[in-house]
Parts: sequence; C-alpha cells; structure tokens
Amino acid sequence: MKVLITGANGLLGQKLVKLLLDKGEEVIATSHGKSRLDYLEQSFEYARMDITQQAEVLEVIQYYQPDVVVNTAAMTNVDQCETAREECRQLNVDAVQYLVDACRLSGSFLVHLSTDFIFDGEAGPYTENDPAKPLSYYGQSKLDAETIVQDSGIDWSILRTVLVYGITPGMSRSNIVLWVKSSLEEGKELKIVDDQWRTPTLAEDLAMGCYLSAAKRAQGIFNISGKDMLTPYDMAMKTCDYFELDKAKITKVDGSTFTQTAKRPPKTGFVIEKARLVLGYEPVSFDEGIQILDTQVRDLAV
Ligand SMILES: NC(=O)C1=CN([C@@H]2O[C@H](COP(=O)(O)OP(=O)(O)OC[C@H]3O[C@@H](n4cnc5c(N)ncnc54)[C@H](OP(=O)(O)O)[C@@H]3O)[C@@H](O)[C@H]2O)C=CC1
Ligand SMILES: Cc1cn([C@H]2C[C@H](O)[C@@H](COP(=O)(O)OP(=O)(O)O[C@H]3O[C@@H](C)C(=O)[C@@H](O)[C@H]3O)O2)c(=O)[nH]c1=O
Repeated sequence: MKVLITGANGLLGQKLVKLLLDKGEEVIATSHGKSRLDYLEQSFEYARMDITQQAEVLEVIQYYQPDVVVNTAAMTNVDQCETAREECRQLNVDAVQYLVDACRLSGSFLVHLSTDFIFDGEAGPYTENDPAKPLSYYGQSKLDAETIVQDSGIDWSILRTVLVYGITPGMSRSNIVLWVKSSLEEGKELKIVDDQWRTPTLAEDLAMGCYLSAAKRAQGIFNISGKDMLTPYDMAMKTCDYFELDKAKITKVDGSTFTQTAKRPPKTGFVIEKARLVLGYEPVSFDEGIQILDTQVRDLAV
C-alpha cells in the first residue's frame, strides 16, 4: 500500500516511516520543514507539506493519490497550546478539515492520531466509548479534530494514545524517559508528580498500531497505548533503576506543588482490549520499552 505520513519528522512519524519501509510498503513522508529522515537507508519519497496550508494539502495528496494518509502532525506542547490557541487551532483542527477534504477527493483512508487528553481524568482507565471532557485547549483541539473526522463520511480510523516515549534523530521535543535520564546525568534535581496516572506508550508500538489499522483499513476508534498503569514518578523510578541513576535527586510531588500552565487530567490510561482483538495489537511493557530505548540510545551515541 502507498502511505502518506504527515509530520514525518516527529517521534511517531520517524518510527512509522521506518516500520512501513521495513514492511516493504511505499512511503511518502511529508512535513513542513526539510527532511530529518536522511539516515534511513531504504528509498522513499519526501515532500514538503505544511498541513495548515489548504492548497498545499490538496496539491500534494492529489499528486500522490495515497491509499492511506496517516496524520501524525500536531502541536503537541500542551502548555504552549494553552496560550497560543490560534496556532494550536490552525494545526490541530483546521488542518484536519483540509486533510479530510483531500482524502475525500483521492479516496484515501485516513488514520488520525488523537490523545487521552480528551478526557477529564476522573474515571481512567478509559475505553473507546467513554464520554470525552477535555481540561486543556490541547485536549479540546484534539476532540474537535475527532469530530471533523467522524462526521466526514470518508473511511477513517482514529488512534488515541498516551504519553509517548522513545528516541529518534533530530527530535523536536523530549519525552519522560529521555528528560529524566538526561536531567539526572547532568546532575539536576527533579520534582516529579505522583498524582497523574498514565499508560505510557513506546513510539514503536504506536507506529505498529498505525500500520495495523492502515493495513486492515480498520474503521473506528482504537486505543493504542502501553499496558502498564504508572505515575510519572513510577516511570522516573524505573528509569533510574534501569540506567543506575541517583534517585535521591528526585523529589516526589503532587499537583499542589508542581504547577503546569495547562491542567492535566489526573487519571487517564487506556483499556486496549479492542485493539488487541480487532487489530492484533500487543504492546511491550514499560520495562521492555526502556530496554528498547536504551539500545537505540547506544546506537545513536556510536
Ligand atoms: N507525544 C505524546 O505523548 C502523544 C502524542 N499524541 C499524538 O500523536 C501524534 C504524534 O505525536 P508525536 O510524534 O509525539 O509529535 P511530535 O511533536 O514529535 O511530531 C509532530 C510533528 O508535526 C510536525 N508539524 C508541526 N507543524 C506542522 C505543519 N504545519 N505541517 C506539517 N507538519 C507539522 C512537527 O514538525 P517539526 O518537528 O519540524 O516541529 C513534528 O515533527 C500527534 O497527533 C499527537 O497529538 C497523542 C498522545 C500522546
Ligand atoms: C517536566 C516535568 C513533567 N512532569 C510530569 C508532568 C507530566 O504528567 C509528565 C510528562 O510531562 P510532559 O509535560 O512531557 O507531558 P505532557 O505534556 O503531560 O504529555 C502529554 O503530551 C501530549 C502530546 C499528549 O497527547 C498527552 O497524552 C501527554 O502525553 O511528567 C513532572 O512531574 N516534573 C517535571 O519536571
């Protein structure tokens, strides 16, 4: 199948390009900047596509006529979304309408990425049928995008995920395992919350979820996350254990002392039985995920 990926320079984007190439699929990687994928050995197309530019979206998708479009691109800095709301809306909502309209013309199946932050975190872990009630503007933007996709009349799947971790070259943002590891290696002290609950997701598992839903053209909403319910403090302790870092540098705090611009849902996490049953999705444990990440850190350090 011919798959066009938006935001292909991102954490999920890079993992998905690699996975699809390893599977022998035809890949059109796109993003709004220049490619950060030239380390990959296999050949694939790269095209600039700023998804906030409607004409560009239409032109690129009409030109390539992909079987599947995977929309990974988004404004993913939750605190920045709270203050830069217009920019967040343009990228996380308006652009999704442009992608839907283009997919309708090309007949492409759309795989759209969404988040646990559409929930208020009062009743986690969540299934695909639970009512959404976002607390942040980021969460609201991702929920509005889901509505656009669900009301589109095209063929689509929405993959919701949680706290993605992993490593790729040229990352535009960090993630919990990496910033805990690098902060402690630099001798910094950390305050880490123990009152938020997540099912953290290895980027490779999320990429596999995208591949499975695309290959099966599986219609509907699927929870694609890790399987361990942990707090950020638990994750930090596990990171310290694995990388033999100094736990004394980490202070356990809660939301009363650790304030973030955007309100976080306290307990999310996903029930992933539907993805297991319909897609054959099976994630690694958080401990296995750290091991996988470590081998990649070593490879990148070489
Ligand atoms: N990371 C997480 O913890 C979670 C992520 N998700 C969702 O998963 C998806 C992927 O997340 P993740 O890979 O971590 O995100 P990243 O932030 O790593 O990647 C997003 C990519 O989108 C690109 N981008 C930004 N603006 C545009 C634009 N105008 N046109 C095209 N591309 C653009 C960015 O480019 P550049 O690198 O140049 O800035 C970036 O590479 C997102 O939809 C996110 O909402 C859901 C739950 C958790
Ligand atoms: C930086 C920092 C974070 N934390 C906690 C807060 C947070 O819950 C957790 C992860 O921190 P972050 O700010 O990276 O995570 P956050 O922005 O909450 O990550 C979110 O990203 C978007 C894209 C999503 O869709 C969500 O699913 C979720 O993954 O670690 C601390 O406890 N101490 C710290 O110093």
